[in-house]
Amino acid sequence: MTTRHHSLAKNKIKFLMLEGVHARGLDEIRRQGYETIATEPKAPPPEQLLDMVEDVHFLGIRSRTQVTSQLLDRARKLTAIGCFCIGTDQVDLTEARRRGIPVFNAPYANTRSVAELVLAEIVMLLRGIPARNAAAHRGEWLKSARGSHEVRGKTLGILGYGHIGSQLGILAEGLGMRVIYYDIAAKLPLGNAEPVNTMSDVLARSDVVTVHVPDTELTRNMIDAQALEQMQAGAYLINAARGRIVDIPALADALRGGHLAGAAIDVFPVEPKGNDESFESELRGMDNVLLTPHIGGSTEEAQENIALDVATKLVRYSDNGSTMGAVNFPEVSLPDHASARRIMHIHRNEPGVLQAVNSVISKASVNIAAQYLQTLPDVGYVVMDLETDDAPALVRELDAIPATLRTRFLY
Ligand SMILES: NC(=O)c1ccc[n+]([C@@H]2O[C@H](COP(=O)([O-])OP(=O)(O)OC[C@H]3O[C@@H](n4cnc5c(N)ncnc54)[C@H](O)[C@@H]3O)[C@@H](O)[C@H]2O)c1
Ligand SMILES: O=C(O)CC[C@@H](O)C(=O)O
Repeated sequence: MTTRHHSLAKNKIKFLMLEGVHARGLDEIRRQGYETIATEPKAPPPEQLLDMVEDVHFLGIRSRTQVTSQLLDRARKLTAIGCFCIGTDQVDLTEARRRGIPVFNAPYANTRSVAELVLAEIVMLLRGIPARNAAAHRGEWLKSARGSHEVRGKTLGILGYGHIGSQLGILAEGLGMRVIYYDIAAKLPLGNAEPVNTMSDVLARSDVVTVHVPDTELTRNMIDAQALEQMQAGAYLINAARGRIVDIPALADALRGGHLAGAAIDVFPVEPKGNDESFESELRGMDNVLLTPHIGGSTEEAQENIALDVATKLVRYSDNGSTMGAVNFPEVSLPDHASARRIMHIHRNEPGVLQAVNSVISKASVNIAAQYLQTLPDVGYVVMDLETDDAPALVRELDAIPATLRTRFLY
């Protein structure tokens, strides 16, 4: 892999922001002195994107743009990626790290929006609103209490008790629901939520099961035919996490067969790339299913907060080198570098590499005002504040170290 340094004037640093990143993020980047910001309202087709990223330094995406190793190979100047959302499964995080590219996201900025939507869906499903609404649009009048229930006293089963799951649990308790959850990690139960030992316990005990896990190898098709069978007859399923977690044909069968009373699905294994593409799903046309176009986190409040959060992280990495909040990278929190030159060296974490870095500095008789280091098993990140007038010469020597992935310096 070739190495390069990115010690560029701000007006030469290029941002490409896709999928309609909120204007607040673009304003923030401009406010910090960056001028070259290209924007796209949607995720470009993969082939087109390969050409678009060639000279881009900072890439901003949401959930639809796939950042593959092929794209990373083409994006030879790419310095960091901002996911303007929570999920980062659309990015090959390991390949990005191996190329020295940190990936940032907004881990909490739309949590509340998702929790509020799911709470509303629980009420809607238990009252049979999706079917009654569809019937009324067809001119039918389904005035009946049959199959309609209060949520008070019902059991909500949460799979994945992270930021969204735990926030939702508190809101649901406010409506009088009993909350149980299953998580692979030990989590502090909030309110009266009860942790249970297995996913099967949640499936068997809940009136409503809601999924809030990330998309991982473990969670793909986690809700399959077998899991659906374990749910109580007449229960409801909600998925506002990721589309590949629920086996949609199996869910359609469970709904058609009447085992489940209804579902609310916000995310799908294949989603349209933009609002002008048609949405295909086996669930279309089912009156007892609430279908929403991946809008769990799509509120004005959330999009603005996300944009500011991720834009700030990208700018901070560019201006200061801080990787705090990176999801795939050694995290280094850095103070401002007042008078010294700051050199940032990203390397494969191999024996002897730090010694080689320090030897470059000591041979040049440069005083190190401060040094910061964090490593992951495969990649290390060292930041040095140096009292030197010739940072470019040092960068050239650091680039020559075989384990170097990339080096940049700041004035
Ligand atoms: N629909 C939307 O618009 C929308 C918006 C925001 C987030 N999301 C998605 O919601 C999901 C959850 O977000 P979050 O912020 O709560 O994430 P989080 O990381 O805070 O919580 C996820 C939880 O799932 C647990 N988990 C992981 N694998 C598990 C497994 N196999 N079984 C049980 N638990 C498991 C983790 O330990 C963690 O506690 C993510 O997939 C995210 O992409 C969707
Ligand atoms: O805005 C999006 O595209 C995705 C939102 C949501 O799924 C997330 O992961 O934050």
